[in-house]
Amino acid sequence: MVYKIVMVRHGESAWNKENRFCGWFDADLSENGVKEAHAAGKALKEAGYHFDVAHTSALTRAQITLQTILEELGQTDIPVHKTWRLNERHYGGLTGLNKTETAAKHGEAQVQIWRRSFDVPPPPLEESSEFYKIIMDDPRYAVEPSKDEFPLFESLKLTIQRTLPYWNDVIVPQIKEGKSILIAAHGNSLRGIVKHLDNMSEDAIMGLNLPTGIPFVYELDENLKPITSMQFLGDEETVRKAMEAVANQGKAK
Ligand SMILES: O=C(O)[C@@H](CO)OP(=O)(O)O
Repeated sequence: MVYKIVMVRHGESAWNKENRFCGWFDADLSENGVKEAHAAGKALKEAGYHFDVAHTSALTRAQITLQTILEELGQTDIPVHKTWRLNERHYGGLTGLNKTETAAKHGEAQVQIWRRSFDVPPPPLEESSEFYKIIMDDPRYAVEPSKDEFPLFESLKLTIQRTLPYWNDVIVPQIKEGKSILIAAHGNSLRGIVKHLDNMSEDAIMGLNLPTGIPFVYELDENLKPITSMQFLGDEETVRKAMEAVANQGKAK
């Protein structure tokens, strides 16, 4: 083994709890999500992790998860880089909608396509949406993304197109310098990185649902090819159930 990198999806958010499409809406962590972030930090501490640098998105739920983990580790003094490129995929016109209600209205198959297909995007966020200005005028995006890059919707494919340059240009050089790295991000931005690392097919990535708040580790060789993929710091049964729960969020019930 040459390199090791740890990633974690943020703890449960208030909108995960309400089962709403969230995307770029800046939902807070739920009470349970805060607990998950503490548990993630404790698990990493118990496993003896020490990080040199951390990366997170522009969104509060990922930043608070990271902060909580670093507090548990006693490592709040490491450099933390925040970037929109690690944001959740932009859920466009689905932002704010309840996933169960959307499945009841449009069918589970359509919701599954919107949630997990590789390249079918959700409908765009319309100017008339109550979330349009909240997201577009958010001062955290004052510098970037540029007007041209600012999405109104994203498929997983489009998400990968803006996440991978950050992985390649910023994270990979740090990995090669031997830095110990923690990434706290989102279900779909991390699915993009996982797809890239494991060279997963468009079909295979559709079946992957990442649980909230459970860190996972990659061990990479000198060419950054995985020696071990996605090893969760949690027992298998808990992880399996948490993944299944995420998959089931799109059911009509
Ligand atoms: O709503 C979202 O932004 C994401 C993650 O919470 O949902 P999904 O799992 O449906 O891609």
